[in-house]
Amino acid sequence: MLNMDKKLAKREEEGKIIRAGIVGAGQMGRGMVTQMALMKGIMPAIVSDIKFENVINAFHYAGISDEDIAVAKTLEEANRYMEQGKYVATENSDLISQANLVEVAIDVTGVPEVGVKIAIDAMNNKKHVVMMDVETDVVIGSYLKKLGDKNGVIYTGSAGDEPGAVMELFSFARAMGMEVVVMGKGKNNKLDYDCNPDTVLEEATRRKMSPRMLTSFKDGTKTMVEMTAMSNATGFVPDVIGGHGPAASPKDRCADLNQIFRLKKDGGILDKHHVVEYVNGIAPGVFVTVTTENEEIAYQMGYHSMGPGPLWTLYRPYHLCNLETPLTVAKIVIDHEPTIIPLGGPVSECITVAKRDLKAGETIDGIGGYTTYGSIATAQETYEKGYVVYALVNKNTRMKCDVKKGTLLTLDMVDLDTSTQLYQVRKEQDKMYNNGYALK
Ligand SMILES: NC(=O)C1=CN([C@@H]2O[C@H](COP(=O)(O)OP(=O)(O)OC[C@H]3O[C@@H](n4cnc5c(N)ncnc54)[C@H](O)[C@@H]3O)[C@@H](O)[C@H]2O)C=CC1
Ligand SMILES: N[C@@H](CC=O)C(=O)O
Repeated sequence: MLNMDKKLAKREEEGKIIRAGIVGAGQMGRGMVTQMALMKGIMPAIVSDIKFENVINAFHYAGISDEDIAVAKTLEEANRYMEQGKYVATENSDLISQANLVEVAIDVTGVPEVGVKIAIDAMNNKKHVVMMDVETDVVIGSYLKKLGDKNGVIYTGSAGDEPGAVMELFSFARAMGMEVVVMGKGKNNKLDYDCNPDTVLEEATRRKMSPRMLTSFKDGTKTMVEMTAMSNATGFVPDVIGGHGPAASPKDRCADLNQIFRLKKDGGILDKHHVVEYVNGIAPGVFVTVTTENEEIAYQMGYHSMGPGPLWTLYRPYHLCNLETPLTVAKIVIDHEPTIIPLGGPVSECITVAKRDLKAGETIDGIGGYTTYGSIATAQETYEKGYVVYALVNKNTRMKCDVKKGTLLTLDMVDLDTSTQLYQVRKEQDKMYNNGYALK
């Protein structure tokens, strides 16, 4: 993001304010609105939420007064108010994809069945798209990237959340000619595979967050989703299904990771390198572990206090999630560059695990719910075994047989809801890459 402060200040001076449209003013959306309102050269010009009061609260938290906020119900109103320089509040997310002055649409709902529509409509209307909703990205990101290319706009994941934050380190290391062998993130929210929105309710209320979202963090789903996004953007894969999830000490994290991420034959935990991982004890940071075959560089790394090698870890001790997302918006409009995008077809998939024993005939639920959680597997093993791509599981999904807690669900075990746009787009994506995944 070098020089982005100057570039944004210049846009402000020239009156070329970047107008962003935001869908979802929940915990992340509202912080994003505030951060963007405080920045130069960019504004949260139109914000939508099905809970309308969330939009008004978001503008108020940002210090925007009622006289500068206009409520739009129609596209004509949204266009008119935006031309007047108002902050536009709406319940109708279609206006974000359609309003003339929106340059970049940001999905911050975390709901794949919502994200698919926002992204497709916005790009078909020649808006760039930032998918903070990484849950959507990992199921149809390859399709969306191609749709962006077709429309001459940029589709990208967001800076600030772990996948975008670690891509900065990945790109930094590779630009210097280093070999990255592991990329990953610290595990926030201690793992609790059995949790559900009821068991986390007190904590979620205290932390002012959605119980479903917190459930998806604690049961590991979000971490698996994030590793899948990293994998799809780099070609790195999980070493084993679900990753190893080792622990490192907060104090000696880099030194610990330099040992842990050796190959098994060298005393570490890994069967191979070029993998994605998560680590307990080092949150909220992200890291890449690098190596070199060159003895002089190995000596120089030691001299620069990075340790004796042959592995060294570059660690970023923070990721500011939503607060960094506006930088992705700026990077798209000013530098015409994405933050994190799938390389091509999926490299890994987020797959479905039974959270408890499930019975034939019962309906189950998806992300952040009561009956399932996500894991990560390579795309190849997902298609070979027929593992169920997690975001396709919704509350209309029915079990066709009994399974035990911990089972990796396969397509023959469930009746998926085939009526959703998400399901249909995912089928299109599988066709694009001819990967043999057997959706009906
Ligand atoms: N909460 C956190 O700590 C973090 C969340 N994220 C990601 O940010 C995204 C949002 O997460 P949160 O803000 O925590 O969720 P949230 O549940 O607090 O907010 C989502 C908002 O989207 C709104 N929404 C749902 N459907 C909609 C629709 N059709 N049209 C308009 N608005 C709609 C909801 O009413 C809600 O206000 C997710 O993708 C999540 O993974 C990323 C990093 C950290
Ligand atoms: N990445 C977090 C959740 C927020 O994004 C986690 O690992 O729990």
